[in-house]
Amino acid sequence: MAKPFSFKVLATDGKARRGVIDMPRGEIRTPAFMPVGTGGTVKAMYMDQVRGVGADIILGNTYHLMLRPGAERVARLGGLHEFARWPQPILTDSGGFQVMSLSKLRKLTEKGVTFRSHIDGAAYEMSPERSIEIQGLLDSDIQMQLDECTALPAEIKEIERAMELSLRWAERCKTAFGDQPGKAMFGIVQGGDNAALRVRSAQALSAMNLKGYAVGGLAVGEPQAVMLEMLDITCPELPDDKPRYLMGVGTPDDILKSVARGIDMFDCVMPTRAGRHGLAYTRRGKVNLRNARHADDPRPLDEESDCPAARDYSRAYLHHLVRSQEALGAMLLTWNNLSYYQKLMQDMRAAIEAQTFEARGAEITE
Ligand SMILES: CC1(C)O[C@@H]2[C@@H](CO[C@@]3(CNc4nc5cc6c(=O)[nH]c(N)nc6cc5[nH]4)OC(C)(C)O[C@@H]23)O1
Repeated sequence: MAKPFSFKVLATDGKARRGVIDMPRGEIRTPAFMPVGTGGTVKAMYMDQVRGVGADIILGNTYHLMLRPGAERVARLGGLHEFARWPQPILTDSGGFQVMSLSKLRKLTEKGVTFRSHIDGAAYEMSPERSIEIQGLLDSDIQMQLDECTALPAEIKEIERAMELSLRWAERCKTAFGDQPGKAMFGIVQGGDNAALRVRSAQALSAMNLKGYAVGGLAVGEPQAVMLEMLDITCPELPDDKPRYLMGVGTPDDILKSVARGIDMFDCVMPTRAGRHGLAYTRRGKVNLRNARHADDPRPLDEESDCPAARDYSRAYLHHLVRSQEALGAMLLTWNNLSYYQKLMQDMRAAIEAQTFEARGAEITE
């Protein structure tokens, strides 16, 4: 029988947790950052480089992959791990959020959401059952429930309606997912910026005894203070012995402050998207390589980094590549940025183990 899904908390420092998720395809050291691999690729990266910077798991998107190349096609070709040559765990988002943020002509009912593809306008239907079916066809290791994320600001009645619908959809996803020992289906807490609704959502999902819990409905443009306040309210209502995943987050500072509130898993397009736009994350802050002041600078981004992209190339060369829109510019900066994010996660894991996380706080991101 496949090794079952298990999560262990190895150390804590305040509300911060150092843990490990054990799955048949490998372990996930938490706090963990998941590089975004929306269409089955972490843009501008080879998968062995993604592994090389220390990522244990990547994120894929049901919405994008069902539209192109199609979930049944990926299944026929052996599943997403085989297709993309990534043998470690994959978490897939369920598609609801992407439908609402990307597609046009969508209609949401109790049954699910119907929408037209943003690629070719073809009509699709996505129900909780179909989302879990697609994630199964992709052979996803951690599958997300189908939910409805409310755009903020919103009327409390609207937030409540979407939160309650998402709870009913969580039950249907749990039923559709069934019992798959080596895999997991996570519920997603909704409730917008309303404390009472967040508590109701978290308590109802906790009662479903799922294998993990995501906090959704955030990183949608709200101030960081609102996001953190929702974590202060939500995390205590979730079981301590299950992983907590904050969707779509975030900057290094967002991640540090969210780990301090008990979050274990993150995903964000920032490091990869920034890399494609000429932006480098370094221990001394962000560097915009488009800026002419780098044209003659022989120094690397970070001579102490163990990532070749940060250590072996001059800023002048990176500036040249970015200005010339050379593919290698996006490749090297994405490599640097993902390495920076994984080093940040590694430093936080070590600080929690050493009980210096609370004390050191912000300096970790420098
Ligand atoms: C931060 C940054 C740079 O990330 C970009 C852009 C806008 O924010 C992002 C990231 N924020 C984000 N919040 C989410 C909430 C949910 C949710 O409630 N449910 C489900 N199933 N999936 C979710 C995925 C989420 N991603 O959302 C899109 C629109 C995917 O682009 C991302 O700003």
